[in-house]
Amino acid sequence: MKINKKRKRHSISNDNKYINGKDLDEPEQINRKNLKVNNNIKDDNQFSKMEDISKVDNKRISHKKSNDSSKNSREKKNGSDLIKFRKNLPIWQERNNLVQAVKKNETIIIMGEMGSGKSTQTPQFLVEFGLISSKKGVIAITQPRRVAAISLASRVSQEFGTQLGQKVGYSVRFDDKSSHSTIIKYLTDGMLLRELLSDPLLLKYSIVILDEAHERTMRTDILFGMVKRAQEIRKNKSNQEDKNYEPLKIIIMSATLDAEKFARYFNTSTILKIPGRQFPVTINYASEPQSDYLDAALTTTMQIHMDQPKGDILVFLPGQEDIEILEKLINDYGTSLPPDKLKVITCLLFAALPTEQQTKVFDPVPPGTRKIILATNIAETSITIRGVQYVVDTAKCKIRKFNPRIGMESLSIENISKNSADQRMGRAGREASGVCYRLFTKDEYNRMEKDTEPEIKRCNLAPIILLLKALGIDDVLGFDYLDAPSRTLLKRALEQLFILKALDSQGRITELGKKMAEFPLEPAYAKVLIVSQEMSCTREAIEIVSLLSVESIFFSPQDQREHASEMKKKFISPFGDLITFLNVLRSYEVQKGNSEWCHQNFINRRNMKHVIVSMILSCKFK
Ligand SMILES: Nc1ncnc2c1ncn2[C@@H]1O[C@H](COP(=O)(O)OP(=O)(O)OP(=O)(O)O)[C@@H](O)[C@H]1O
Repeated sequence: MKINKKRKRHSISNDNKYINGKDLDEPEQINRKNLKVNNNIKDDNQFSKMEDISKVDNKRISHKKSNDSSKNSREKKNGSDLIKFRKNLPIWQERNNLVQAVKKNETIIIMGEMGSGKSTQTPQFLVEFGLISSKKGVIAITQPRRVAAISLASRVSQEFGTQLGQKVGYSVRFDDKSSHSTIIKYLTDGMLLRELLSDPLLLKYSIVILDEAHERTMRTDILFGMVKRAQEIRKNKSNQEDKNYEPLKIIIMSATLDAEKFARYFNTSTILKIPGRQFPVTINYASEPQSDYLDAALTTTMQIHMDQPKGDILVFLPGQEDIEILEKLINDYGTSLPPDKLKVITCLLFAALPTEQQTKVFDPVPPGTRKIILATNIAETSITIRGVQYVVDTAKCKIRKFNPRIGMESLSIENISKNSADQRMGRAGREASGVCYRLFTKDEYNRMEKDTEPEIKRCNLAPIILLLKALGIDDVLGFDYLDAPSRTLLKRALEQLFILKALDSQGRITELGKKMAEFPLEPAYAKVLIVSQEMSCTREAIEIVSLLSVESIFFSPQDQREHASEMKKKFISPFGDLITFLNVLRSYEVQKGNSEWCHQNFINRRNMKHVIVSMILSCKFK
C-alpha cells in the first residue's frame, strides 16, 4: 500500500482511492504487513514502551473478575445488575467518607482516578444519604461539554431507576430535559452561567458540583468565581438567620487537577482522594517520533483492527478536517477487508456536529462490526463510550488564541498536555481492561506541559466580560479569578464591547448590552441579530451567523484547487464573502441539498446541514 501523503489530506473531496485505486495493492493483499509499508511505525516494536497504568486494587477486583464484569456490564439490563456494577466502582468504598465530608464542609475537592465513579456516583450518594431531596434542593453538576452532560444524565437516570427528565435530568443549549421533580441536574457550565442571570445566588440548588474542573474553559473559570461568590453571600444571609437563604455546598471534581491550588482558592483543606481504577489500561508509546500524525493514526487503527480482538477504537484527532479525511480512508479500507474480518463503522465526534449526531457515537453497532470513533478533544473527559477498548492518541488538538494587537482569534494545531493525554487514555478501561496507543514517544510525553494553558489567559474575553457585566459584576478587573487574565486581554475586551455599544463610556452595561448577553453567541453576532430586526433583515442575519458557525462551507482539494475555485466563481458576490455564503445557501436550498450538486460545486454538504440545523435552533431561540 502506498499512501500518497501530498494528496491524502484532501482525499475526502475526490474519488481517488488510496486503497482500491492504482496507487494501492489489491484488497486481498491488504494485510498487516502492507498497512505498515509507508509508515514510520515499522514492526512489532512500533510501540516500544509499554506501561500498565493499572491502579486496580487487586484484592478487591481480580483480573478474572474484570473480565466477568465486562461481560456483565454489557449484559446488564436490569436494576440489580446496575447495583452490582455500582458496588464494584472504586468510589463505592468511599461513599461514607464522601458524604460525611460534604456534611461537615462547605466546599470539598474530590480527586479520583478516571472511571472511579465520580461523575455518576457522587450525586447519587448525596441523594441516597438524604442530603438532597425535593424539599432540600437540587444538585447541579456542570460539565464542560453537552455530550457529556447528556450521556451522564442518561446513565444516572438508568442507575437511579427513573425516566430521564424526571428525578435525573440535563440542560444544555437548546435542549432541556429536566422538570420540577428533577433533583440531579447535569448541565453545561455555559447553562449554569446563564441560570445565574435570573438566579444570581443559585437558590434553586443546595449543592453545586463543578466536574472536570481541570478543563479550565473560560466559562468554567468564571463559574468558579460566581459560585464562590453565591456561596459567600448565602452564608452571610443564613448567618443573619434569614430563612430564605440556605448555605450552598460546592464540590470540585477531577482526575487530573492541581488540588492544592483549588483548595487555596476555595478556602478549603478537604481533599478527598479516591484510589483505584476499575480496569487497567496498558499504554504503548511509539518507538520513534511520528512525522505525520494522520498517517500514523490510520496505520495504527488498521493494525489494531487486523490484529486485536474485538473492541471499539477511539481515535483522537485535532479537528474536523482530519476527522473527515481519516473517515474516508478508513471507510475505503473497510470495503476491501477480507471477509473473515469484522466490518468497520466510523462515527464522528466534534464540537460543530449537532447534538443528535454527537450522541450517535453511543449507539450500539450490529454484531460482527467494530466501531471506530474519530473524535476531537470533546471526547477527552467525562464520557464513557460503551465498547471502547482501544484508544489511539495523536497528541494533537486545536488551540484557540486571541491576538489582542490585531483583535483576531486563530486556531492552531498544537501538542496536548500530559493531563490531556492521561484523560484520553482514561476513555479506555471503563468496562474492561483497555489499551492506549500513544503516537508519540515516552520522551515526548515527558516533555509535554503538565496542563493546557487556561482559556482565560489566551482567548478573546469579550463574551465573558459581557456576561460578567450582565451578572452585575462591574469591577471586572477586581473579579476573584482563579488565574487572572492579562490586563491587555481585559482592556481589549472592554474596548470591543464599548465599540459594539454594549458598554457605555463608564464601562457600565447598556440596555443593548443586556440584550446581547442573553444570546448564547459572540457579542458581535448577538448585536447583528438584534440590529437586524430594526433593518428588517433578520432572516438573512440568522442565515449569515449560522453560515459562520461552521469551519467552512467549501472544500478545496489540493489536486483540484483550480477547478474548485472555478466552480466557486458563480457564487461570488462583489459585496463580499458574507453575501457569497448567502448565495451558496440559496442555491443549496433550491437544490434541496442534493449530494451530487454539492460534490460538483465543491460544497461541504455535512457543514451545510449543520448550517440548516443552526438556523432552525436560532429561530427557536428568538
Ligand atoms: N454512559 C455510560 N454507559 C455505560 N457505562 C457508563 C456510562 N457512564 C459511566 N459508565 C460506567 O461507570 C463508570 C464510572 O463512570 P464515571 O463517569 O462516574 O467515572 P469518573 O470517575 O467520573 O471518570 P472521569 O474522571 O473519566 O470522568 C465508567 O467507568 C463506566 O464503567
